[in-house]
Amino acid sequence: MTKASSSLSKSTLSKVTVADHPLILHKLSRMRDVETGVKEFRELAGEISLLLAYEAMRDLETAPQTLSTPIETAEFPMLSGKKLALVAILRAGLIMADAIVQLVPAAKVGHIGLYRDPQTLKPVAYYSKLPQDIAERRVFVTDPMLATGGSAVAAIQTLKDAGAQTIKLMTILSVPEGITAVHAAHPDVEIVTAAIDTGLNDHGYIVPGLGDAGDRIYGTK
Ligand SMILES: O=P(O)(O)OC[C@H]1O[C@H](OP(=O)(O)OP(=O)(O)O)[C@H](O)[C@@H]1O
Ligand SMILES: O=c1cc[nH]c(=O)[nH]1
Ligand SMILES: [Mg+2]
Repeated sequence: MTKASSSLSKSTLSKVTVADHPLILHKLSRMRDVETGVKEFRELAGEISLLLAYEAMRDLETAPQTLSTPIETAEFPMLSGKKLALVAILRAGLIMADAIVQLVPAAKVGHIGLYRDPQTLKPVAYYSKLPQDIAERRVFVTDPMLATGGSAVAAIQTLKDAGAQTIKLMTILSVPEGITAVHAAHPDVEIVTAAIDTGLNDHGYIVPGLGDAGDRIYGTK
């Protein structure tokens, strides 16, 4: 357990998976580096998203299906169970959903537009477009940054109001404050993250963090 995650309760930690694979950690360190430019930052965010999806989707159901290889006919596992939906929290979550949809091309993709007011740090909603059958799908919410947790809590509430029942949150960087806020509001939601950082600075930025993910992905600062 890291110093940061030791502040989380046992029940909260039971809902969090830290995918601290060496490949993910190396790529995340490259993302943190202030010298890393837009092109590489985007590529790294996409690559980490694929690796996080490997972990987040570990418990997808499979069922045996009869198939013939060139050698013989036998039963082989194929994905079964609920269909999938990826829901990106705009803007930054888009880069993650765009990468993950390569792995699960039949997934439907929803978008929830939220930005964090820089003064109050509260999320401001500006857009929502979700698959109509979201209630029947396993939903993976993507956002690289879980800071105060306000944006994730609001996005998950939007999904629940639309009928979603099975929701996982995928983030690249988290802090105990955000994890605690999500768990308090939505104790059923599992979180898969690459790292749990120390905390937040006075402006609500993750420390040590990687800066403003949206700005670094889209080059807007
Ligand atoms: O946990 P919170 O304190 O709510 O902060 C995290 C949110 O902040 C960032 O979005 P931002 O508001 O910068 O919008 P953007 O993606 O459009 O840049 C980030 O992508 C999260 O959505
Ligand atoms: O550190 C942070 C916190 C919120 N949003 C970001 O993009 N970065
Ligand atoms: Mg931003």
